[in-house]
Amino acid sequence: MSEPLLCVNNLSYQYQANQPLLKGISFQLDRGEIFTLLGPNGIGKSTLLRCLTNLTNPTAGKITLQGANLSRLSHRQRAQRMALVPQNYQVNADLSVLEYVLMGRIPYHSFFGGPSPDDCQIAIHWLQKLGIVALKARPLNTLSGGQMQLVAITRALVQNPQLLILDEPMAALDIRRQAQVLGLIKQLQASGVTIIITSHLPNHAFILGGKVGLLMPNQTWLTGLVDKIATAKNLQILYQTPLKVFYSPSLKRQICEIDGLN
Ligand SMILES: Nc1ncnc2c1ncn2[C@@H]1O[C@H](COP(=O)(O)OP(=O)(O)OP(=O)(O)O)[C@@H](O)[C@H]1O
Repeated sequence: MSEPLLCVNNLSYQYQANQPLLKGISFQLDRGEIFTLLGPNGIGKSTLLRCLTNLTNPTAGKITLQGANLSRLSHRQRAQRMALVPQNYQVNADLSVLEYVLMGRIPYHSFFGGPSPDDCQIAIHWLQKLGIVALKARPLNTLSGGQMQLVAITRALVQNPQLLILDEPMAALDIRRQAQVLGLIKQLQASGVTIIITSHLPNHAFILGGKVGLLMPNQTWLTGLVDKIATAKNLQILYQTPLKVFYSPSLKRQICEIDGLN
């Protein structure tokens, strides 16, 4: 058996002493798997993603990427293997969209090198794929929230990651753009990219399939196949809200809806 792409073993994290936020997080992902991380506001989803990208050091536990200890890889090695689309971007307003997207190619540059014609081609390819190539000359600070979200996804894709980590990538997108990004995630999965995504919509997990991780109250961690773990009972405990989960024969998947508002 080949080793998993990502292995997270008994990870814990706390910002303040004696105030554990994440506890006992374990899961592993192979090439081409999708993992949706669900949990209420403030439970620690973004913090876990920061640990998975080495931006934050876990208080305990171990993360390996292709068998190598994540914290021992160089910044460049990590950036050639994984890309993060963060929830909040701090952007340099002087950059154009294309210049910003091209920054995703920096892990492949030689020490003094700038973007090559190949880098530009890769950037244009993904801008076209995301349907935003018309924005390429626009200064970043003139973009709408949804446009900026698509640009941030594009920048991560030009990094050509084996592991793509997306923190609420559809929070600012209209339903057509959500469908586009969900479709793109499935295409990337089919080409062998492993994807970790957070969302506030359990339906995104049902659409994407694969595995889920639920950051439950009291630092309880549940993980496994989406249809087994994202049950009405677990999701109601997760969100402390009456919910229904039912199978839609026409959509051929589970649906989650708020219950009791009629
Ligand atoms: N730098 C920090 N110092 C102290 N506490 C922090 C810091 N960053 C985040 N927190 C706290 O840690 C908790 C988890 O935050 P995090 O952003 O990981 O949650 P989240 O699940 O991603 O939330 P949301 O769904 O609202 O984006 C929150 O209570 C947050 O206030």
